[in-house]
Amino acid sequence: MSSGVWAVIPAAGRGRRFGGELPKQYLQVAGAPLIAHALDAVLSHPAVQGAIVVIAADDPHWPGWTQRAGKPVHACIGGDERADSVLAGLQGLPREVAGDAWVLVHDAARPNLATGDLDRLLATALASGDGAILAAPVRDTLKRAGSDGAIDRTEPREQLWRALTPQLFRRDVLARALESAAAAGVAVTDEAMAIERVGGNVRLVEGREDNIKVTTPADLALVEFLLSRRADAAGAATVPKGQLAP
Ligand SMILES: Nc1ccn([C@@H]2O[C@H](COP(=O)(O)OP(=O)(O)OP(=O)(O)O)[C@@H](O)[C@H]2O)c(=O)n1
Ligand SMILES: C[C@](O)(CO)[C@H](O)COP(=O)(O)O
Repeated sequence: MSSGVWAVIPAAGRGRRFGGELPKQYLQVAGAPLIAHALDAVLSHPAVQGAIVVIAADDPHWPGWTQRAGKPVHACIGGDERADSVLAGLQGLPREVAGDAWVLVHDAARPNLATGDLDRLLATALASGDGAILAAPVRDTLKRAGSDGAIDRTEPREQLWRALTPQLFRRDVLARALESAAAAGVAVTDEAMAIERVGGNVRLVEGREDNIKVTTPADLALVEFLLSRRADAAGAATVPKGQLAP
């Protein structure tokens, strides 16, 4: 029976808000497609045993990876909505992955996940037994728009957080919650919403604000900078002391 954590990587989106022909998860940034950065960020963690990538039925761009970072990579077909794709990924995990195994869901469009954040997410869930998500406290003042496009009112921002990914839950608990939401016709935009809906407890783990989801072209320049800086830092770290990087 598999005891490690498995990753479900939803990557079946069309990138409509981003635009362009190539789905954003395949855009090359800092020498690799966004999906590769996201996949490697989770697979490089010692607690993560493997991943299943959820792709669109007609996706001609999927490279067909069967392993990365020395770990198994599976693939399956997603659905019309992100929640459908996540459920397909849970159902497509290898048979040996137990029903009570911890599974993390991480967007292919979030390439800049920090190892330390993943460490703390895993530690929080394993210590509490509850599901947990990375999230960032809201730092801006929030306005609710009126029907005329002007400000209707300012929303109190205390206790408000922006949900990020990964989101970590036990496989069967999450699958049942997603199936319940779908059966009720409730559109859930993240895994935690499905769990909340059925009364589950979900811990908030503060994550880095630079764990951004590439959604529009404006996000790309920032992600390019972040990933290039990360690659430089990794390169510098592998140069023996006293020598200059090539
Ligand atoms: N039916 C879907 C929709 C989205 N996703 C994935 O969920 C993640 C977050 O979704 P989002 O940023 O909304 O991506 P898209 O749906 O591609 O973007 P858009 O809504 O602009 O089309 C992405 O990695 C995307 O590939 C998915 O697996 N299946
Ligand atoms: C899951 C998520 O990334 C958490 O913020 C977000 O809900 C995805 O939303 P999207 O519209 O599917 O990108």
